[in-house]
This record gives sequence, structure tokens and C-alpha cells, in this order.
Amino acid sequence: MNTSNVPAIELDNVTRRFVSPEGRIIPALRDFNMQVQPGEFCAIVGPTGCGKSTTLGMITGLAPPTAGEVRIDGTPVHGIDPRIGFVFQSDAVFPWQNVLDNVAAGPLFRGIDKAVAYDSAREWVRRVGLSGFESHYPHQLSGGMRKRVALAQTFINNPSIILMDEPFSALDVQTRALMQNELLDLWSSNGAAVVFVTHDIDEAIVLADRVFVLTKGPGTVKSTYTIDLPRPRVVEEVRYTPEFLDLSRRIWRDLASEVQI
Ligand SMILES: Nc1ncnc2c1ncn2[C@@H]1O[C@H](COP(=O)(O)OP(=O)(O)OP(=O)(O)O)[C@@H](O)[C@H]1O
Repeated sequence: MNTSNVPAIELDNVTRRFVSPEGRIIPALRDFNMQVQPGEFCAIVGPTGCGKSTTLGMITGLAPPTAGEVRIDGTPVHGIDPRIGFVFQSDAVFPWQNVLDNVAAGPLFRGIDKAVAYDSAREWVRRVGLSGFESHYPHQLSGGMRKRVALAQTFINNPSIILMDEPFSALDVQTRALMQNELLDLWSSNGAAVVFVTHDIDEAIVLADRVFVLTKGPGTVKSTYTIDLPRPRVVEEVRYTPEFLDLSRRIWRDLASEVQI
């Protein structure tokens, strides 16, 4: 647990380049600086291909930077860190396992006693509103319900850092708002540092403490916005307030100047 003033996540002057199959150098991120404090919810928005997913990949340790350093709780990242949880656009549920087994998978993998793991999984299934669906398989669930499974799978491990890559983008508008509220509720009692990648400016504002706007690729931080909207937030109430609309307009303008051709 990070109890010091050290950022939970720090990207220090990071550059990331890829090499294409033809041997071409593809610069994905340049001179990228970002600090996320313990318990802070940050969102990243930016034009397509600007390096948002690459940023998350570097924090996980799966894709080391070409230059610069990524630190978790002040320590350079080397390989996958058990303190980190992920939720991606595609559900990471195991199709051959029922809801309860899916949610218990993390603790079982970490070697937790089976009875303890399943007790905890039952509790998390309840907390995400899926009681009664423990024996259902993923294909028997709606998209929103599968997201609930994914959230339970993540939060059951009590991660101190959560990375989310457009987790709700495939959902319809109403289900998306429900899941945003659900996420805020779970996060408020877990207190993780979150990096949430989205194309949706409004989603970034309703969820985050800070929004990072990236330039077009190779991406770097163009601007950051502090979101002072009070918490706890209820998504459908927040998004019609004058403060919200003002932020949305400012970030939209900022981003629009990056996607003009
Ligand atoms: N494994 C890879 N090999 C080669 N190039 C890659 C690789 N991964 C990403 N890139 C390139 O790096 C750049 C950034 O990609 P990235 O997926 O991080 O962008 P993004 O902002 O998440 O995009 P989107 O908004 O479309 O999801 C792009 O030009 C992409 O083509």
C-alpha cells in the first residue's frame, strides 16, 4: 500500500516506438509525462491512434518504453504487477466458466483457499447485482451483465491500480450510464488509482478527477483538466449541470483542433 506522497503511477518523459512488419519505425508516444496520485481517477482522451492503449500497455509492464521510465509507487515497472487490475473493451471472462467461477478465478490463481475464494466471489457477485446468476455462463448474459462480471473480477482482487481501456464503449447509452455509476460506486470504496481510456469526452468528465487530452500521434499530453464536480456523482444528474457543459465544450474544442485534417 502506497502511504507516501509518491505518485501511484508515473510516466517520466516516456517515448514509445514500434517497428512495423516491414521494418518501418512507428512513433506512438513522445515526451509523455503523467502522474496519477494514489486514489485518483484519471481519464485519457485523444484522437484515434494517438497512443492511449500504448500508454496503458506501458503501465502494465507488457510494453516497456523505448526511452524514459514508468514507475509504480516510485519503483520502475518490470513485468506484470499484481497490484494492477484491468478492464478492457472486450470482456476478459472465460466463456467456459459460469459467473461464480469467473469471479473466483483471480483469488484462486493467487492461491487463496478455495472456500474463502468462493465466499468472496459470492459476495462480489452480489455487490455487482448479479445474485441469482451465479450458475449462468457468459453467453447467457447481456452485455451489461458481462461488464458487471468483469468489474467483480477486477475489484475482488482489491487492486491499488486499475487500468480501463474503453470498457463501456460497446454498450448502449442507458447501460453505459448504469455501468458508469456502478464503477464510481465500486471505486469509491476501493480507492484505487485509475487510468480510464475513452473516446467519449462526457464519460471522461463524469468519471474522472482529471482528464488528460493527448495530441494526435505520436501522442503527448496536450492539456489536463481538473474536474471539480462534487462526489459522489450520479451520472445522469452531473451531465446537465452548467459546470459539466462548460468543461465538455472546452475539452471538445481542445480535441477538435487535434483531429482537423
Ligand atoms: N504492436 C504494434 N506494432 C506496431 N505499431 C503499433 C503497435 N501497437 C500500436 N501501434 C501503433 O502505435 C500508434 C498508437 O496506437 P494505440 O493503439 O496506442 O492508439 P490509441 O490512441 O489507443 O488508438 P484508438 O483510439 O484507435 O484505440 C498507432 O499508430 C498504432 O498503429
